[in-house]
Formats: sequence, C-alpha cells, structure tokens
Amino acid sequence: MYSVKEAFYTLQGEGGQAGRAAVFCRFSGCNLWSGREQDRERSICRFCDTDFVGTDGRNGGRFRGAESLAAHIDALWPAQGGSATPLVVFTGGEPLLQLNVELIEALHARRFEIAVETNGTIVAPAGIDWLCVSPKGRAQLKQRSGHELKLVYPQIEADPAQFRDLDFQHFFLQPMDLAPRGGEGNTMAETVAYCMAHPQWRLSLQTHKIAGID
Ligand SMILES: C[S@@+](CC[C@H](N)C(=O)[O-])C[C@H]1O[C@@H](n2cnc3c(N)ncnc32)[C@H](O)[C@@H]1O
Ligand SMILES: Nc1nc2[nH]cc(C(=O)O)c2c(=O)[nH]1
Ligand code: SF4
Ligand SMILES: [Mg+2]
Repeated sequence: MYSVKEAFYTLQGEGGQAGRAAVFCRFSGCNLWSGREQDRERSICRFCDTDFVGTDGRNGGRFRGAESLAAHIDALWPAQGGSATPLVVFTGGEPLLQLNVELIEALHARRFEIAVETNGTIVAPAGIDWLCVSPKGRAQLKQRSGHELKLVYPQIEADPAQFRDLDFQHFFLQPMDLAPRGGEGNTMAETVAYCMAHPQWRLSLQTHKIAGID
C-alpha cells in the first residue's frame, strides 16, 4: 500500500533538472518531522516548506499496488507529450519510506525516467535514474552517492565542506526559504557568496516559487 499526499504535473523547479516537465508524486509522511506545526521546533528537520500529511491533496490517495500507482502517475503525463521522455519525481515527505523496486519497475515499463528527492537517511533502492540527496544537519547521512547533492543553506549543523568529497556528479546549494518558519533574512546573498568563494558548488533556486507554479 502506498500513501500519496498529492500528484501533479508541473516543471521540476530545483537542481540539475530544473525546467524539465515532470509528474510529481508526493508521498505522505517523513521520518524527520511529523508534519504538525506544534512539533516543528523540536523535530530533526525544522525548515520544511511542504505539507505532506494525509492523502487529501490533489490526485492523492491510497494505492494498493505498484501497478495502480504507476497507472495513476502515467495518466498525469500529457497525451501529446511528443518525443520527450516522461519523468516522474518522487518526493514527500520522505519518499524512500515507500518507494520500492516494484514501483520503479512498473514506471520503467511505462517508459518513465525516475527522479527522487530524498533526505539521505535511508539507502535508496536500485534503478533510480536521477537521485537528489538533500542532507539535514541533525540527521545521519546514509545515502552517500547519487546524481546531485542539494544542500539547503545555511544550516548550522551542516557545513558544505562535510559533503564536498562524497560521490555525486553535481553539488548544489539552495537558499533556505525562511517563510515556513515565519522568518526573515537574506539567505540568497549568503548562498551566492558561498558559491562564489567555493566554485565546486552551484546555486539552485526554487524556480517554481519564482514562476508561481506548484
Ligand atoms: C520537501 S523535501 C522532500 C524530500 C525529502 N524529504 C528531502 O528533504 O529531500 C524537497 C526538497 O525541498 C527542500 N526544502 C525543504 N524545505 C525547504 C526550505 N524551507 N527552503 C529551501 N529548500 C527546502 C529539501 O531540502 C529537499 O531538497
Ligand atoms: N515544481 C516543483 N519542483 C520541486 N522540486 C522539488 C520539490 C519538492 O517539493 O520536492 C518541488 C516542488 O514542490 N515543486
Ligand atoms: S526531511 Fe524533507 S520532507 Fe522531511 S521535514 Fe525535512 S524537508 Fe520536509
Ligand atoms: Mg517543494
């Protein structure tokens, strides 16, 4: 059984695949925060910008098996997709609490490429085409390789230097959006300055927020 908060067709906003059309499948639940505001400040991950509680979002629900969820995702890809390779981005919440080889294979059979956004606390199953790991300062990093490492910056407990020698093709810093905690401040300027001083790191902007899309 898979629990999905929401599923929707949009453009990948972040990281090395930014700008590419994709179906997003947002699984319910996370191992680093309950998702309840009253727990935020004592959780392991405190800056989350996402509602991943329940299955009540757009195209959300409970799916009995891999084939039924794969068909649900496939139906959100445009029929007139032309020659583009369909892409699904599994996110959450923490998608690796639920994503398994069966679901990966069911989507590969439907010609989808599979991207994942994970906090890196759970080792990923085989077969993921684009793995984005986003470490959280208070959590142990178990998935130490992938296609991109995308660190939200700044985090007091997560200096980028801790991650620079890990086995990733791309290293991104993404300015922390302080709005979810009602905060103010300029994480953008700090992030730009770090990338300029340490050119191994590239800037990742949350372009969907700029574009006003999901
Ligand atoms: C909501 S998380 C879900 C996937 C997974 N749990 C994770 O943390 O990678 C998706 C992406 O948004 C990033 N993110 C979450 N809150 C953010 C914030 N306030 N500002 C910038 N990026 C944020 C995460 O680090 C992650 O890269
Ligand atoms: N457009 C868009 N791109 C995204 N990239 C990562 C997201 C996420 O919440 O995991 C996200 C999201 O929520 N929307
Ligand atoms: S690990 Fe990801 S989904 Fe979980 S609270 Fe942090 S940013 Fe949100
Ligand atoms: Mg998001």
